[in-house]
Amino acid sequence: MAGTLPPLNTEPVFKKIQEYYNAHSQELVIKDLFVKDPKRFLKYSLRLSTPKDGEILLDYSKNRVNEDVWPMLLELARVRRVAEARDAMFCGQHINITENRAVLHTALRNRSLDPVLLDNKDVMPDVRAELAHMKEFTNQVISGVWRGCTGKQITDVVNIGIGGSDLGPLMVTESLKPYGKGLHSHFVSNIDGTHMAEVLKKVCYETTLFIIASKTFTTQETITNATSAKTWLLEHAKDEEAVAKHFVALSTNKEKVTAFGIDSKNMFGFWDWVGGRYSLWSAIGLSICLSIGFENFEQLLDGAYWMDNHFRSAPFEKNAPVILALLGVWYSNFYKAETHALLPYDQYLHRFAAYFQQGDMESNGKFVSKSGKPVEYSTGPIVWGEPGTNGQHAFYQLIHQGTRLIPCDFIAPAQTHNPIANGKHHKILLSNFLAQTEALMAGKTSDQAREELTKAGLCGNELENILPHKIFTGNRPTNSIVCKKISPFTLGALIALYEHKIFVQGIIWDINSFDQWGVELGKQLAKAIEPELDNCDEISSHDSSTNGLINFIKANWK
Ligand SMILES: O=P(O)(O)OC[C@H]1O[C@@](O)(CO)[C@@H](O)[C@@H]1O
Repeated sequence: MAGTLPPLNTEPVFKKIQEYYNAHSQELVIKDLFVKDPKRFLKYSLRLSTPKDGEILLDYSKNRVNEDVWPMLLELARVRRVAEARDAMFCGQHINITENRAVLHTALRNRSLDPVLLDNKDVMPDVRAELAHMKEFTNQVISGVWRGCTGKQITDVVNIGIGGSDLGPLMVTESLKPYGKGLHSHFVSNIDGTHMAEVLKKVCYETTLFIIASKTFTTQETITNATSAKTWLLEHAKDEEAVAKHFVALSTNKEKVTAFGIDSKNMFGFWDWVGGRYSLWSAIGLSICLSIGFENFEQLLDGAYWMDNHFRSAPFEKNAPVILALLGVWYSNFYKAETHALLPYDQYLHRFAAYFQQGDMESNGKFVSKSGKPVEYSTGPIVWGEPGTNGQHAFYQLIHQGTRLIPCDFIAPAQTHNPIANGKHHKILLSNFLAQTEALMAGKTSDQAREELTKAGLCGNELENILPHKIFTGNRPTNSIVCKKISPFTLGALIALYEHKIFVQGIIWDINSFDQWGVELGKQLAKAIEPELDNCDEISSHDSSTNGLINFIKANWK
């Protein structure tokens, strides 16, 4: 498939940036950049005013960029035709070229009356109809109008799905727990029977609603888990009619849903132009609605829509997704950073990094460009992270004093939902949030460490021996994102911010961010191995390692 862009590393502006990097990267010491320019924070930060949820601050001043390289990076976005690609996505062009599909998760949160045309047909009537169906059902369940097979109200919702049919609903439900309406949410994704077994221990069949979430409705883990849940229900209810009261499906595949035994009126649909990892805004978000209520789900959509408009209208130098994307390209393609850490200082956001592991790595973990040729430069980073302050006691040692450059995004709300101990906890949390980016930037020089050790009473060899271990090189880049509070709106905006960052990077790297062929080979080989585990016969059909593993497992079955 012909790509429309030349290889990234052949772009003249890329070469200019490379030359600048080669000549000056050692001079880009963030601490010194702040000394040189007292207005640095003002120049390299963005404050976005939301309609009702306060401002969102993006502080990107603690990065290794200056007035020489930053304009070249912005030029790179222009040269790679990011604006044109963005517009192509929003207006329904089939930009997912290997599946010949549009990418229109943004239509799911289009809160205007404007049409969104896909192949000359406005998709918005269907989108709105599905939202109305979700709203009606959500209100019926939460109000108790919807009853189980014995006439009891639903108290527990079990979302059965994996990947984009799990990670988004789980992350959002966890992040917005303070907005919960009282139903207990459970998520089963892993084929490991433990996942389902542990949830079934906690719920009662009479008051449990199972949501089978699967875009394709063919994912083996999900269908197997759904079948086990259905068997469990029927063992208790002893009546096929119970399925209609305790199972609903979220999918694009009506035929498979019906074949599973779910009535199509209990199906919430979406479309192939919604990527799995971009689907929480669709019917896949039903478990979110049942957790926080439909009005709060609409607030989530509003926040994402607001960020969409920012992304579509702001000039690149004031465009948050573009800024984050360019900084990521700068560290990936020039500093050769391999990973990117997402560090939310908010316990409710504990699944935020996990969500964007799929969002980013399944989108941009590609080695072939749109032209079909292997790329000659790095593409998607390894994304990871844990909430602060827990990460500080786990892996910050490496971030501060390791040999690798790890760009980090720190995220924090100014206000907590739980101001216990008169706000003391949140004050300590924020102190750490603020101190970490300062420490990573400033570091600690040998002289500073020496002074501290001397003050502590060390001298001579004792001091000289420990001194090298107490030095912090600093100059470790971070972004800080601060919002007033984690609300449905601000969370929606935050998620869309990162979705669009990922999109921009994919365009710059000229890769297709919207397919995921890389997940197929493992599934294929698992299908071949599965029947080999049906008996105790010795296996020799694979390489000696796989044969050895299979035969060891079989030998340890009893
Ligand atoms: O929603 P579904 O069709 O069950 O797919 C689940 C997940 O499986 C994949 O790995 C694709 O096979 C992810 O892209 C997707 O989110």
